[in-house]
Amino acid sequence: MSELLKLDHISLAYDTQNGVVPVVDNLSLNLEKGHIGCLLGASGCGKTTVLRAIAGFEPLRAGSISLGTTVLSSDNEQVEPEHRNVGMMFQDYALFPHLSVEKNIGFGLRRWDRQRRKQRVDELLCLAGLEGSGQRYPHELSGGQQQRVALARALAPEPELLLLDEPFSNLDVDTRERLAFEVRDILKRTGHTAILVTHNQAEAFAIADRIGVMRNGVIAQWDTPYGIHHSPVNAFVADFVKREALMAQRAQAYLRGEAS
Ligand SMILES: Nc1ncnc2c1ncn2[C@@H]1O[C@H](COP(=O)(O)OP(=O)(O)OP(=O)(O)O)[C@@H](O)[C@H]1O
Repeated sequence: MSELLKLDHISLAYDTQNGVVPVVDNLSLNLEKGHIGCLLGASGCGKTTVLRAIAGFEPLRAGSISLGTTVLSSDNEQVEPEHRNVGMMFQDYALFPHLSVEKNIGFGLRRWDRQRRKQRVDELLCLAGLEGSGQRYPHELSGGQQQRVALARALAPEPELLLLDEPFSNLDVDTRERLAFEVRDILKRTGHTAILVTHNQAEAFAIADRIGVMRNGVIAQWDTPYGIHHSPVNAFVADFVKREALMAQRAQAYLRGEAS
């Protein structure tokens, strides 16, 4: 497989009333075509800022971002978000409430001819397990179904890269885990490349081929889930993995009424 997304020593910062606040420092990663990468880390470590930079909403202070052979962002290049061929899916679904499922999915295909658009929408309804739901409205669907509509809408124009920002965090725990596996299955079946950000380790391990454990704007380790789990590169990654596993165990025990 070949490399699709390349973040090469990128730095990001925000201009605030108190001056420039650095957020991401000298971060690099490579993601192969067809792979799902995940940025995993505590709130505020800079995950969403990296995603926004890939989408073209944040300028780089240093480094470059390329997709295939195209440089998207660098010192002298800044491709507009709408020309990046990148799809996005957010935690709040962002579906249009007044449009049917079919129209939501076909929203980005308005320039396609009617027959091709209908064919693509039908294909996506089927892929997302929503056959027969095309005429329904978002409020008539469960959270998990709404999120599958959002995924279908993001995939409709066949983006080269899909960005998922905490896509499951508004769902209950069971739906969240099931949907993470379903989304992985859909992306693998269609061969899409994606980057997901989350602070939830179970989600990251359920969906990703590569995980980047982040801390204070830096990737501490970019590796396979197996590598992160079995060969953490430093004490921070080891503690992070252990702490989350311990918290999950405690939560399970609490739910079973075994702990206070
Ligand atoms: N528009 C902004 N202006 C100034 N600072 C910002 C802005 N957006 C984010 N930040 C700061 O940048 C840092 C990184 O934010 P970011 O949203 O990337 O973190 P995150 O890891 O995605 O967190 P979360 O999991 O809570 O979404 C935080 O300290 C945040 O307060």
